[in-house]
Amino acid sequence: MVCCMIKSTAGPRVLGTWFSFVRATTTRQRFAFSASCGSEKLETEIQQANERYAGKISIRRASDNKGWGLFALQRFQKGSLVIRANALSESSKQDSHSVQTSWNSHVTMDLPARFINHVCDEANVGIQPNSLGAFDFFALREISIEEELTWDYETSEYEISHGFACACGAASCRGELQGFRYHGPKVLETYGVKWIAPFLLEDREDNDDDAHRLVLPRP
Ligand SMILES: C[S@@+](CC[C@H](N)C(=O)[O-])C[C@H]1O[C@@H](n2cnc3c(N)ncnc32)[C@H](O)[C@@H]1O
Repeated sequence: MVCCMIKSTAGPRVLGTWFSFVRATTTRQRFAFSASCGSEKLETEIQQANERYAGKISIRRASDNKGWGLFALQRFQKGSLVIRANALSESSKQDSHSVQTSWNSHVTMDLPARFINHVCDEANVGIQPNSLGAFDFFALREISIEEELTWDYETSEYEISHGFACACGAASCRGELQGFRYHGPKVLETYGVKWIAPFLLEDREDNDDDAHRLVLPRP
């Protein structure tokens, strides 16, 4: 009806412009709608994780533009289990929020674990593989109330393809994260074999990676 009226009072050029406007507006609305659905889904996931870990851990905005981070709401003693993560999905490809669990698998963990930020030194949580296809996170030392939970990503990632400029602020900050392949000796020295993803301590199946063999601990 609107189109008919336009057609009768305006030429085909005006009609074309009208259709382009309608198409663009619809596309914009569709995009805005799906973006808001995505953020709503995340907000719900954050809220549910905060409820599950009420009194223990809180997901909040971290400092220095690091995005979300996890903060302790209670004291954790050295050696205690802080988070048991679940694998939500698995892929042969890495992304900014995946964690490497074997030479060929990168897992997306559930919240809150997925939001633990990285530090290059003195991480307060360390990983152990668990039966859920992800990792358990244990306190490497006593963690105080309000302290941010931090983990060293190079204890699980062999080669980091989505590197970021690290803002951990440690005196020995490695700058751009690259992975265990490049910083293995330093990471091993800092945390010890117990806190390194086990597959990183095994020889590679394809057996052609001398760089990796050099960082393997000697028996
Ligand atoms: C697994 S996510 C951690 C959660 C993330 N902060 C978020 O808001 O989604 C990893 C991403 O967090 C950010 N990040 C984690 N640790 C960081 C650090 N030490 N310095 C700067 N950015 C960091 C980087 O953008 C990185 O790609």
